[in-house]
Amino acid sequence: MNTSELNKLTPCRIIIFGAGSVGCYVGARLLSAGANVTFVGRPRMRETLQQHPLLATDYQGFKFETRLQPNQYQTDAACAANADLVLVTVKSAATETAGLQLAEFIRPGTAVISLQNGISNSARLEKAIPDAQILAGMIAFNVLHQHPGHFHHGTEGHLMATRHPSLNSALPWFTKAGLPLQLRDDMVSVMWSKLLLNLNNPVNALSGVPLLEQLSQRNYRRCLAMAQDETLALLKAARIPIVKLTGLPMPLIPTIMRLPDWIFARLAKTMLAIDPVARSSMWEDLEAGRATEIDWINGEVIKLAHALGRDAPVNQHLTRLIHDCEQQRRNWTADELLSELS
Ligand SMILES: NC(=O)C1=CN([C@@H]2O[C@H](COP(=O)(O)OP(=O)(O)OC[C@H]3O[C@@H](n4cnc5c(N)ncnc54)[C@H](OP(=O)(O)O)[C@@H]3O)[C@@H](O)[C@H]2O)C=CC1
Ligand SMILES: CC(C)(CO)C(=O)C(=O)O
Repeated sequence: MNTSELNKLTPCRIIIFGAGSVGCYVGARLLSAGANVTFVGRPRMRETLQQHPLLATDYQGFKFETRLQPNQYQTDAACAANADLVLVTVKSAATETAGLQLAEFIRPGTAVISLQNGISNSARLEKAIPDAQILAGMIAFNVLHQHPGHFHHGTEGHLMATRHPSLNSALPWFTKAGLPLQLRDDMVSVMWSKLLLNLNNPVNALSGVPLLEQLSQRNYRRCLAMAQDETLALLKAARIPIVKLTGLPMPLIPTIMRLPDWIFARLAKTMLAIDPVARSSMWEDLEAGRATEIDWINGEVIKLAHALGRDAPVNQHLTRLIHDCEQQRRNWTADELLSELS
């Protein structure tokens, strides 16, 4: 897109529904491009953003800081009545409630992208808001709420959504924001491929250490590889193709995970950009004492296994460990976790 095209952007009112880590980061990037963005979220996040500037940074040196006007952060869905595009960024357990709140106000045909992990969120939104144009989306990178009001994008990866004409006016804003929205016709494959990466979320959350430190330990990677192997076999049986989302070739990921640390470190250097502070969103949930998304991540693998008349023992085991941790926090060393799952 050249400068004169960027100067002629069609106005587009964008609502971020569920403005936490992902929502505040994506919204801040869009604001940096001059887009019309309203955040909807909890009173405590509004207070944080009244006391602190909204700051978005990324691992490649991007930095944007702004002070939100009081009306730019709302705590109910009424502003969705004027939206041209809604980005839903609540955790999976909150999807139905978010959908029902939006359904009260949203105009028929409004584009709504589920920018969430898991497989079923867009279908669940469709049930709650049948009049809207619900589109599956994907955020393939990590965002950490690092300090009050400061949201940091710590790993490589893109934003993606189902190709649809209702996104035409919004697309250039994402491009201008430096966060292009990749349009795809294969979002089922994209979502399952992202889920293969998210199988690291419980391993990371159980480890209690940042992603880079966790992934640098072979026995944690072996735990992840076990969950991924089980999932890849089920996806093959269900004839769901997977697609490449990072520098790593997806079908080889479990093999790469099992490599000795020194070879993995060399390969990862060129294929996997992660900064030292990044952590999984599941770790953030455990840390905050919230229910995690385990039932919408590993739980989807268990559902797929059952639909095929099979079992998914590794994913089932990880799910149980995370539910135990939701009740009582505990950190697992790499050796402990590997022997527990083996
Ligand atoms: N963080 C990350 O690095 C990544 C996250 N994702 C996915 O993106 C999605 C969002 O994750 P993340 O941003 O980390 O989640 P957060 O919990 O940080 O943000 C969601 C926010 O929405 C709020 N919320 C929930 N329901 C409502 C509601 N009805 N009205 C207003 N606010 C509401 C939550 O408040 P409360 O907690 O009080 O309910 C919370 O503040 C998840 O599916 C996650 O898996 C994907 C890639 C990376
Ligand atoms: C980007 C990634 C995989 C980081 O773990 C994520 O999706 C998450 O934290 O939920």
